[in-house]
Amino acid sequence: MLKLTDVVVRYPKVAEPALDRLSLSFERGEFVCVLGKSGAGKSTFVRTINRLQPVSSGSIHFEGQELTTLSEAQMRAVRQEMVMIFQHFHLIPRMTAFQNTLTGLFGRRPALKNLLGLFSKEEKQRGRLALEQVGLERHGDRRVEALSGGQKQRVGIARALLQEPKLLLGDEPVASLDPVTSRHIFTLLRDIHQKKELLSIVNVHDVSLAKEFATRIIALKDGQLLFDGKPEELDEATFSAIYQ
Ligand SMILES: Nc1ncnc2c1ncn2[C@@H]1O[C@H](COP(=O)(O)OP(=O)(O)OP(=O)(O)O)[C@@H](O)[C@H]1O
Repeated sequence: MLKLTDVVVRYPKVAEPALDRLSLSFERGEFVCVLGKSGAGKSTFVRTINRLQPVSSGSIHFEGQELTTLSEAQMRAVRQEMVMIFQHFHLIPRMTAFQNTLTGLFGRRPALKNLLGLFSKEEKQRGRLALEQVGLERHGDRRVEALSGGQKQRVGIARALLQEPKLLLGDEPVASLDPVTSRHIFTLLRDIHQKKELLSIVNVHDVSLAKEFATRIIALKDGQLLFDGKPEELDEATFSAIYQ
């Protein structure tokens, strides 16, 4: 479903590549957690997949399509199939949870309708259902600036649900949340992942979350692949190598 071949990413004026000849394949249904110490390249990795970060060389195939050579307009269409959940939520603070959720539909609708905030009965119903799925049915009318961090991330997930993606990317989605809330968010992500049969690739600092929720763990070090395997294969020696 997703295949990276010899992907190199360099930032301007930085000698060492942030991603160094990464080759990886992923299939639908995998819940992949990406580990690595700070600066290892985790964020660059997930941002490269949806081309928020351009590649310096190498190729990325998604559903049989080579992404690195697509125009921005073509890429916008591909991004309908991909969704990103962010550490800092990327919501519109003054809008309600319901309004933020409905923005998940924007990519598939005419810009003018989005601008005017015109939604059909069916679209609104889908928005309410998405909020219900993340447990926020009673908070739809609240502005997101008044919600807790965990609730904000649930709105982020409801918005992602409306987009109906095939690929879910997470760039440290629980880094701003306490351990209990983090676990709730991961549980929710896994439920949705399974129900919708997604490919999910999520960066996470907390190794215990990765071990509990991932079907596959990859670890990066200095932009290179250090480990790729099942959670139970991540032993002490590998753990030390990742974080030393
Ligand atoms: N915009 C940028 N300009 C220059 N260098 C960058 C930029 N963004 C990241 N880097 C560098 O690329 C490397 C990988 O960074 P990246 O943010 O992908 O790591 P990370 O594993 O996500 O780290 P963290 O866990 O701290 O978020 C680091 O050396 C970082 O300093």
